[in-house]
Amino acid sequence: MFHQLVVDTSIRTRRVGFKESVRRFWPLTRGDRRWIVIVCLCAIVAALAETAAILLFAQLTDNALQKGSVSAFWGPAGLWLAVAVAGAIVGYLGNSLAAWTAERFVMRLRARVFAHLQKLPPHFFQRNRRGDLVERMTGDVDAIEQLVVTGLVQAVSAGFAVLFYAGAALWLRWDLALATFALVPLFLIAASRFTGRVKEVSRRERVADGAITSVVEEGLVNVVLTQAYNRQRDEQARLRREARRWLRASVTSARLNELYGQLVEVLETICVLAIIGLGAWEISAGRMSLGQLLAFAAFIGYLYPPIRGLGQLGLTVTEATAGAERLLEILDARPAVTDPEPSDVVPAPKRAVGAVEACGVGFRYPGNTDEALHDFSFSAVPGELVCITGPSGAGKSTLAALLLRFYDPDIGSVRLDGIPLHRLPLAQIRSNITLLPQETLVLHDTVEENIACGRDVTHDDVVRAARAADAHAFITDLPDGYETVIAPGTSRLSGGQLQRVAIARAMLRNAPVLLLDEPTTGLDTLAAQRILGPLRRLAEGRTTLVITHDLALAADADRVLVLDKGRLVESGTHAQLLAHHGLYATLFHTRPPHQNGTTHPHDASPTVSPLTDGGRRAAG
Ligand SMILES: Nc1ncnc2c1ncn2[C@@H]1O[C@H](COP(=O)(O)OP(=O)(O)OP(=O)(O)O)[C@@H](O)[C@H]1O
Repeated sequence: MFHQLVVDTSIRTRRVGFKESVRRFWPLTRGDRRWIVIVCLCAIVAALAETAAILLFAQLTDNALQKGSVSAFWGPAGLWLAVAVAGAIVGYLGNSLAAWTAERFVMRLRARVFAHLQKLPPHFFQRNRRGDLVERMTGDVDAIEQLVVTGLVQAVSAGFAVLFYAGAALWLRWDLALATFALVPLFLIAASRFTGRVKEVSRRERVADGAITSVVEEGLVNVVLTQAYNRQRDEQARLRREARRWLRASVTSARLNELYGQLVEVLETICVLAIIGLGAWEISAGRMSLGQLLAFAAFIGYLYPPIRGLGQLGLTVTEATAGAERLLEILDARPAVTDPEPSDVVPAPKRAVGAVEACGVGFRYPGNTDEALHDFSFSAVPGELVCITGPSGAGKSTLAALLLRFYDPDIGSVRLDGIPLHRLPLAQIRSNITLLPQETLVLHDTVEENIACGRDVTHDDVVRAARAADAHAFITDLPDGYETVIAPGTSRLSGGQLQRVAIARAMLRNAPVLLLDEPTTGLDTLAAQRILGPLRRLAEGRTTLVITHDLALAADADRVLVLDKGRLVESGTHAQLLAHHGLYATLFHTRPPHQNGTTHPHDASPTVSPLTDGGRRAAG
């Protein structure tokens, strides 16, 4: 059903600046802001402790070391130790709290993006590679954390460290300090020179990361096909191509960071040499003590790491905004449908009766010029089985998507019990319609949980449903019976068995409307036959819509709707449509022989149809 790969523009890409990134993600720190403030305070106290330690060191040099006085040692030494211990405790608490806050932010951001992804319409996932989306959910989410929480804490910490060390250096010798500060702009120029380049490279690196995850993910999903078609080399070449792109970006990024680091070190050396030169001159002129010079040199030395840190932070932030761009692209993708405003909701019983109706529906997919459905109307009531058929691309799956309200029609309306779907809560619509897709949804869990699917039911309920779906026997043959764990892509169960698990799940769900999407496709004749009985029981008393190319199923329907190019071209019973000699008759006579258990086109008639069950018609 929702399987077409639509070649179209992928997620909207737009450049996002630093301010916008922070503005969009800062609200996610709500609830943790007081912790962020405490972390910043800890960082400030740690910088203060460092400043006090250096001043105490100067005092020790001048009073204890130079004068050789042991009595002058104890006071400042004790104080220094106390300051160091206090600094260590505050540093430990602050850093631990920072890690906790940062991880909570990551958790919250990931949950938010994931929740948003789950609201997006099917075409979004057809147009974007899964691997790339996974990369955004992991790598890019981490990058944003660097921007918002860690970045902020580092900026505050480095900012205050610079302030304290510079203040202390000025206090010791303002003239020397100013002479050294004159070199600071060199650091800023170096940082700004690198920023633009780093952003571009980071953007390329993140895109390449996404592409690699996509190739690996697709390779794993299609591994059987790859082996069957001997495509291993092609797949490896695909990975190599993406990996090369990543390598280039990644090496360039590392090279730029390294170049920046080395440049800053040379600048630092220039500054230190300048201080030693000036200091030697000052000491020889008797204007400065050795303790003062050492403390001064220490302050200037301590000043560089935070200044360098601020520059580096600029680069980190730049890299992070590339990640922010990619996450905002997801967050800005709008869901095709949303829940109605409470005032627009039409009150209706939780469980609908099940009458389904489409009135003059017209619909075109976002970005498409052609209508997928045009002026389409039909209705079905409980107990009725309506088969929807037609050539490929006729609009059958689109109708299913509209019934489940993945999209709203552009014109006309789709109704459940006479209420337009856009006036019912989404959860209510979907709890009243059971979709049985071609590929069974498998949860990585026990068979029992796969049938219960989160519903509050007893083991007996599950067994009853499994029996009705003809699944009990093969489930009890599994090594751990109902407790056997199965996973998506499992080979423990065949396609037909999985379909029966899905039917058992649908039995428990007990929704009044049943939407079957090609229920027999992919199954061999025998497997297809085996699910017909359970399907028949499932359809009993419900409004059943079957989307199918398998006209053996159509033969059994109360009514067949034939779609072509988005229009309803024929409607009637199998016999009426055959007699009409229109599109249905052509499709019927040109279908492959032996299709899903029917022997010859002309053998099929309403009396030998596979889904026919007198009891089921009682309500129809
Ligand atoms: N996500 C999408 N984005 C854009 N166009 C789409 C999308 N899905 C389907 N279409 C287009 O809408 C039209 C109807 O498609 P639909 O999938 O409903 O046909 P179908 O009858 O179910 O086909 P099939 O039997 O092959 O599954 C087609 O022209 C198709 O290309």
